[in-house]
Amino acid sequence: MDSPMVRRERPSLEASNFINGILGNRTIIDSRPHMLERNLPGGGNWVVQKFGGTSVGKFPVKIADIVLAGLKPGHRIAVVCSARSSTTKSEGTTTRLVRAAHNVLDTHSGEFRDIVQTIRLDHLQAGKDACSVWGNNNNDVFTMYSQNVNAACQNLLKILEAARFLRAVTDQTEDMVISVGEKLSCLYMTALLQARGVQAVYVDLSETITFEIGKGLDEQFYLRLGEAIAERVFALGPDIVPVITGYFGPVPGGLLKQIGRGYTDLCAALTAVGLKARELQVWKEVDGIFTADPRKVPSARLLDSVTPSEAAELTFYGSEVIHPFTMGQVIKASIPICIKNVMNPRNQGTIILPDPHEDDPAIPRPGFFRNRSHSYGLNRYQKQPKRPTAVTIKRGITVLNIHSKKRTRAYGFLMSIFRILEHHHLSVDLISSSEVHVSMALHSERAMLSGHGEERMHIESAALQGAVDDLSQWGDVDLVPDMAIISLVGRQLKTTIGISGRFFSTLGENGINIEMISQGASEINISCAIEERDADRALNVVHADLFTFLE
Ligand SMILES: Nc1ncnc2c1ncn2[C@@H]1O[C@H](COP(=O)(O)OP(=O)(O)O)[C@@H](O)[C@H]1O
Ligand SMILES: N[C@@H](CC(=O)OP(=O)(O)O)C(=O)O
Repeated sequence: MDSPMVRRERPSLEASNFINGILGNRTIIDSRPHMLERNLPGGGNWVVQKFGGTSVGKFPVKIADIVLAGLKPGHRIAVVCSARSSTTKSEGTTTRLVRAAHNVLDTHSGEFRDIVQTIRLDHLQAGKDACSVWGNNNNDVFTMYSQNVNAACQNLLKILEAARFLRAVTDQTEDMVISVGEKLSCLYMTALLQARGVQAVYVDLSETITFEIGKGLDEQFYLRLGEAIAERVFALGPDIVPVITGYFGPVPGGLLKQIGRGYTDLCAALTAVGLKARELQVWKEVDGIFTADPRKVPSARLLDSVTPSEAAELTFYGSEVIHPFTMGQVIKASIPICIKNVMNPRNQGTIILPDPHEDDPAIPRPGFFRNRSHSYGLNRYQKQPKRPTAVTIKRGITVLNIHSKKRTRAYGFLMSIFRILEHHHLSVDLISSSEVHVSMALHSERAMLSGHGEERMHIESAALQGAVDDLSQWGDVDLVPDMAIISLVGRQLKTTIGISGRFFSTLGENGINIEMISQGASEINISCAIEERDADRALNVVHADLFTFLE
């Protein structure tokens, strides 16, 4: 990025405080010329609001209030929703759909039909409740909604029956099945907004990718997709609130495998870039990004802002606040991302913005040789309080150790190990190695995609067993299950001398055993593997010790 284009100030300025009350006292001042002279179809000045599945499931009325509050003259709102979850994501529509897709191959079970029926009735009931809240004038809205829900579920059953007949669930099939979650959710939110008098229009993106996908899901693909989404939205004309499916179409290799759960964040990001939005708002059930998971650490503090790389590290290592792929496109387009709480919309939330210091041309860029961690930061950052940004935990980790049998240099050692792990869909979260010994913290991607409970454990252990069998040719293999990764994340870590020592000694002093350590690959992350049963305690002691001591 050439220069920090967005800065935050208080008190607010009239011109830019675009949804007073909802945004609280945060003000986005955007000095880019194109921001002031927007000449986009439909009037421009867009804000993209993305709502997660549990928010749609639990707080639909609050969502409608938030959308309504954003609809001020000259401002446009685009809504992006993911599939409804009435309790938690692991019990939500997407998880059920993935289960249905896997179930069709089990010829002794017709569970997938029950799943479709449950999803259908669930959405019909939710729609009925929502429309009735605003009186009897909404019969037409509900009739149309229920017809659409029934048609979508009928189509879903056809896809699943066809897959059962063919005895194959391809990536394409899985994509088509999960797409129904976002379709139903957006039909629901469209009906609800219409019942509230909003000119909402349902926008199904499942057939938006009509262009050639050149070299896979690269920069070019995302840019073209963003433009295609924007074209669809602009075609709706002025004053319409598009309600866009967070599912954006089948992709080579399958959406879940290529992007993973949480893909609707990415869709919202692409929509924001395509529309040249002034802000992307990601609405959740938490006030923003905290110094630690607020549900586990009562003293955790809300962070005013984090950098895109901090947000990505935090998400990857367990604080699933925003999908890590979301940041790249949006930040490159200088669009701020704001994480906010549907239950507490007046709270200003957390804004994700690049660190202006990191964009300072006076700071030598790493280039081929990375700067020594402390070499430029100390003076420049002296005035900022020195502490990590957040501490996070990733559970469900297995540490795998391989002690090589070979006593000669084996150049292919690591390559072969990674190939075997890839074959078994095991991804490496941390690694530490010597020439003859490798320790890796792993989780099973396939198990993660497949939901929860026994099914997940079964897939996970099958993948691990397969990998251990294949790896045995390279050496003695042992597994340490039930582990967690605890990570300290922060842009200031690289300039805070002694922070690693403090992190590890805090764990040690509290009797928390460290199984393996990884530091250095990312300058803003120090991680280690500990026993999962110590996870909550570790979070709390690290938070208590490290988030105040250097102020
Ligand atoms: N550092 C963190 N800051 C905020 N939330 C965090 C953090 N670490 C973990 N979390 C958890 O991430 C979740 C994200 O919010 P939520 O809206 O509930 O998720 P989802 O959109 O997946 O349903 C919360 O349950 C929160 O407890
Ligand atoms: N519905 C999808 C996509 C998604 O983005 O979900 P959420 O926004 O609720 O994290 C999933 O469950 O993965």
